[in-house]
Amino acid sequence: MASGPEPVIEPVIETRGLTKRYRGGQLAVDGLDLVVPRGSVFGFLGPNGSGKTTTIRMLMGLIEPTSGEARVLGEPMPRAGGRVLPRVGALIEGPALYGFLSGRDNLVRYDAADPTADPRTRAARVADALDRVGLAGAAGKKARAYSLGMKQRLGLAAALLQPRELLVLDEPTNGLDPQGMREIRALVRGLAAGGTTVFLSSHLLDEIEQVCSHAAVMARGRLLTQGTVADLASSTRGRLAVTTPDTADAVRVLKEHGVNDLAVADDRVTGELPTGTPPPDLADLNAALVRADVRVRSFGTERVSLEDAFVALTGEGFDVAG
Ligand SMILES: Nc1ncnc2c1ncn2[C@@H]1O[C@H](COP(=O)(O)OP(=O)(O)OP(=O)(O)O)[C@@H](O)[C@H]1O
Repeated sequence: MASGPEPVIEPVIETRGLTKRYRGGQLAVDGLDLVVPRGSVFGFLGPNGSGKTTTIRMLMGLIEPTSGEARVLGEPMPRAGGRVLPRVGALIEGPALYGFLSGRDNLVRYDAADPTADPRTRAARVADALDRVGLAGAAGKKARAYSLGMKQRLGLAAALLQPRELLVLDEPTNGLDPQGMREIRALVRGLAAGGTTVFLSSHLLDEIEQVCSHAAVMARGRLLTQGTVADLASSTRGRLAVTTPDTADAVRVLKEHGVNDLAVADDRVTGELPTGTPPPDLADLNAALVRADVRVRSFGTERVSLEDAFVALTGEGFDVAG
């Protein structure tokens, strides 16, 4: 099949050397080069205090960078905020809600504050947004009676009143119970399936693995890595694991073939595959075991999680207590 060169699609978010030093001298974000592809669900991952919120506030034009550039939907921020922000839905640091108003009336207020929103179609827009976040049944309740998860969903509904190219969500599941987290994740997946690019920050690795196609990992204000979630996990190679009743022979053969850091637990032998280019062919290793009369019950590499990748990158655990 003949095909021309791939069209270059402009990233929805792109930063170069983005840096923020707060007045107190704290370097919160340090030379960030971030690229968020259109159509991705992009996880912005890092422990508490790693600079995620500061980055999001710069992207949304809420604070000025100390140096560097940020482009959102192809335009420079904060300069082009007036043109860019109407195309972006944002949920940052929890939604501002009026507790004495119903969920529906909170959205009516949000919609009325948007000069581009046609008042004649307001009721339909509000009903549709409530429906999309699963709050139609609770729309008449006062917002102060909402659970944290419902408040978070109402904030999302506000961001969804207008069609958006990009949604920016700062820790959207923070403080939610497991059911609330599942609901928000399902919502994010649905939005992404509808073509919206979603940029969400999180300090929860499994959350990123569950909903995101891409991720960037931050620590102490610096970007450690970014790419597809699959590539990030596979950049850290899993340990080789062999199950066999002949553990001693397996260890000997694997050692001869350059496998390091071998460990035996019951009938399971694990070890680090030798690094090198090209990497060793697992089929050859398996054949060597069989040739040496090692009876192999199972053979493969252990699954690597994003958490393993993070630990390998930083040399430290992923401290969520922060
Ligand atoms: N207004 C501010 N003035 C001074 N320092 C700040 C300010 N806001 C944040 N910081 C500091 O900048 C660093 C990065 O904070 P930031 O809130 O961006 O991190 P984060 O990854 O979003 O963490 P969290 O999830 O806890 O919000 C932290 O050391 C924080 O103490």
